[in-house]
Amino acid sequence: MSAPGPSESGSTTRRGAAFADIRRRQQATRGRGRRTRSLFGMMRPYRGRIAILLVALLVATAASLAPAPLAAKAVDDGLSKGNLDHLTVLVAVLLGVSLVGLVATVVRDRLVGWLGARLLSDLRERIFRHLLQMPVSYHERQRAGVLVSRMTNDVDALQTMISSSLVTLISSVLMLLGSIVILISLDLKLALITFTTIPVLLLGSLAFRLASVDAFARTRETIGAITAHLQETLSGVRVIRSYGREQGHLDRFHELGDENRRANMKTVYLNAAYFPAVEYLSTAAIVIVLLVGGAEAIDGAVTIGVLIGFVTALDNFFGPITELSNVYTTFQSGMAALEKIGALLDQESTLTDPAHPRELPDPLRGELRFEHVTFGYGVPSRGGSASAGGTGASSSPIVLHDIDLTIPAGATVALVGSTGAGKSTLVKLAARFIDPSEGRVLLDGVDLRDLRQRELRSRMGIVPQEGFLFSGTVAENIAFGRDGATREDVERVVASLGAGDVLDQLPQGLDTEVGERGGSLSAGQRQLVAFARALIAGAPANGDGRLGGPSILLLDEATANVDLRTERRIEEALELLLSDRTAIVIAHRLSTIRSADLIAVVEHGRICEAGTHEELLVRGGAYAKLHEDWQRGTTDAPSAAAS
Ligand SMILES: Nc1ncnc2c1ncn2[C@@H]1O[C@H](COP(=O)(O)OP(=O)(O)OP(=O)(O)O)[C@@H](O)[C@H]1O
Repeated sequence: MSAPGPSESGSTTRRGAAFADIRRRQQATRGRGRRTRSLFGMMRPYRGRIAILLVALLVATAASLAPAPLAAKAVDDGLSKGNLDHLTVLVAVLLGVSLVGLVATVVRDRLVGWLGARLLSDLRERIFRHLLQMPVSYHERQRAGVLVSRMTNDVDALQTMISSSLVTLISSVLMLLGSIVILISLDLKLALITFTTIPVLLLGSLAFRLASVDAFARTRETIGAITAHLQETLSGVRVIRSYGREQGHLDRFHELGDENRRANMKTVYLNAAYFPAVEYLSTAAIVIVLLVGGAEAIDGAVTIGVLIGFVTALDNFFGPITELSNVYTTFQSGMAALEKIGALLDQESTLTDPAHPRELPDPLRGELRFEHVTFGYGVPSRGGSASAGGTGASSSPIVLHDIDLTIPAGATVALVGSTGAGKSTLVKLAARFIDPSEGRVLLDGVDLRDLRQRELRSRMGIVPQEGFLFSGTVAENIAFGRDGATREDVERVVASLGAGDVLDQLPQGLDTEVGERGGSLSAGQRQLVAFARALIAGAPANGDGRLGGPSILLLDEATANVDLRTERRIEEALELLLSDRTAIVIAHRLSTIRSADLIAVVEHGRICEAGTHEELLVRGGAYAKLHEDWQRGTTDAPSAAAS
């Protein structure tokens, strides 16, 4: 046996690749059964209405099928025999049937519209709830615009599919089956001639389906990319302007638009080839039936009535086929959207509450302990749960190595160290935004993983460096810190922070609108609002003069430059915020660092030194070196050091 020549083996490989591609496309359409079932699962609460809808659909379809056999009867029994009574009765029946059909169609369309709108709002809510319960690390990785696109573009495509395509699909299939029965009962020979088109139609639609599946999926993806780019551009418009990068963003938008257009055009070309072909086939079949049927009618083998009825019924046979092809486009888009939404909902949270959560000790002392904690983004945590976040692509994914650190109840630990050392990661672990890959984080001796996340966080005040404010008033943003916080609570917290005079200067005081992301407040004002929001979290202040607030405070000090007076306010507010509670501060102010009960120097994911300011200076190690740099102003760590 001779070995295949290069061109022969090349064509075999190409053929193999082509078959593999067809298999892949077929599989791409296959997983849809599960998705469709989950969509039907969502319809379960509306069973009653769906049952009425199905009855209306059946009645409307039957009413559309009735004219063909009735016309055959009217011609053969009424017209041909000159029986006017018979003809009148048949015409009256026809009128009655079409009236019933009209009512059924109105009911059908109303119910399907109602169901589409209801299902889609349910689905939007489900996606929203899902996104809210996904861990913070998930949102750090995801592009918000793509998620927005799932909620808008994809949900819209699905709505179109449900409210128009699904009904057309069901009624067309019913119509097709009904007309097959009618055609056979009218004339078997003509019916068989008509059915020879079925294999051709089936093969054509299979080819269309395989050819278009990628294009439809690509359209959904590119729409997502466009929304993501738009969202990112709008969020970063200041940076774009500052660096004059408008053209770059415009070019990228153009590129993405082109990709979307190309994917779209592919579906357009396929549609343009497929639909006229179906039309042509139906016309050809009618012509053949007329030819054969006409010859039979001339020979007297069939009656004129049967021939007229048959040609009318042919319309009911090919009409649904054309309609099915027409809805195929929206159906494909809808299914591609369902696929994307399903994949989003399938992603499970890696941070779940335990089946049997433990209660926090009451009263909570607030001792936080890191016990042999090792962590890497993308490294599975204890118990084999999926990645704790991150890409995991790094060659050295371990970010924290065997951390042992105890923060006694009520103490403040200041974390210092160079950028990327792992300080924020430590804070994320304390809030259980991520789980350790090895080791434990304990609060009053209880592993954080044994607690309900909601209960844990209700005891915490968390102040990120860029405290995100929501559009609304200053007071509303502060009250956000605790469910049920009243106006009095807000005012008390602002007064106890000593922030009253700074916030009162705002045009409407606490009722000033902060704008999107707090854009109409200054950086210092935003910080004070973020402090007040953290202080209002946890227990409300009680009447004996003790300040309420969270038992644990996690704070990433902002480095924004503010005027001296606001800076003093912030320092005083901080002092108050930190007193009497356990706190981890990623410290940038020398004043905070100096007054901390414990300073931990983090370098390359390890705590290389820990002690008080004085102890560490005397030791003359890493901290002393950092301090020297700060004094000389060669590093930017405590920006307020100079002031
Ligand atoms: N979501 C993430 N996915 C993957 N890697 C991450 C993620 N967040 C942080 N890292 C990496 O983990 C390491 C520690 O980051 P971390 O944010 O804890 O440092 P940091 O000490 O707080 O730095 P900075 O002072 O600059 O805020 C860095 O190398 C960083 O690139």
